Amino acid sequence: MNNYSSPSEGLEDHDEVEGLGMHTDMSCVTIVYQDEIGGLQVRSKEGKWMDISPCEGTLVVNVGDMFQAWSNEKLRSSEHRVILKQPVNRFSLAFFWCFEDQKVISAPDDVVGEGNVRIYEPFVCSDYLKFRESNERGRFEKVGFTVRGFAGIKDQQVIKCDSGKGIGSVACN
Ligand SMILES: O=C(O)CCC(=O)C(=O)O
Ligand SMILES: [Fe+2]
Repeated sequence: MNNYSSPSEGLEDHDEVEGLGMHTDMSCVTIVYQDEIGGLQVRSKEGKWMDISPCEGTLVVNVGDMFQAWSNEKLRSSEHRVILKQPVNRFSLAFFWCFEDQKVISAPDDVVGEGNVRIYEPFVCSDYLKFRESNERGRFEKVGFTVRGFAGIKDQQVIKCDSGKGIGSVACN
């Protein structure tokens, strides 16, 4: 349960306060209930913040880092934050579903797909949680503390495909 206390009284119209900074969830999947105050935002691939408006009887389902790795990035861990715009308390409830601690996350060959590059080394779930939780920055700051930073196969280069059909990724060696 998250309780965001009311931002200061002097809040003017259109003022915004960050209740929870941009982050991705470490989980596989997160299910979020937010009250009617709203404020949850998700960042598009292009970097645009979009409101997830509260809707009665509706829950938000977030893809987390573990699912991103397991799906070999077929699914993207959502970058999200909470913005407070009104001088009132806000409540939310987040359920983080993870694999068991000792489970190894490794995208199945069928998920990676023939001819595609495997983006992540297999890793133990609890090791990733420790990596993120072992310091304050790892919990809510992305730079250097993403699942890519933890388990991404390092010796990959992004190259332009010869066919000119777009950007492809190849593993060196
Ligand atoms: O309060 C919310 O709506 C979202 C909370 C959240 O993103 C989190 O606890 O990881
Ligand atoms: Fe979150």
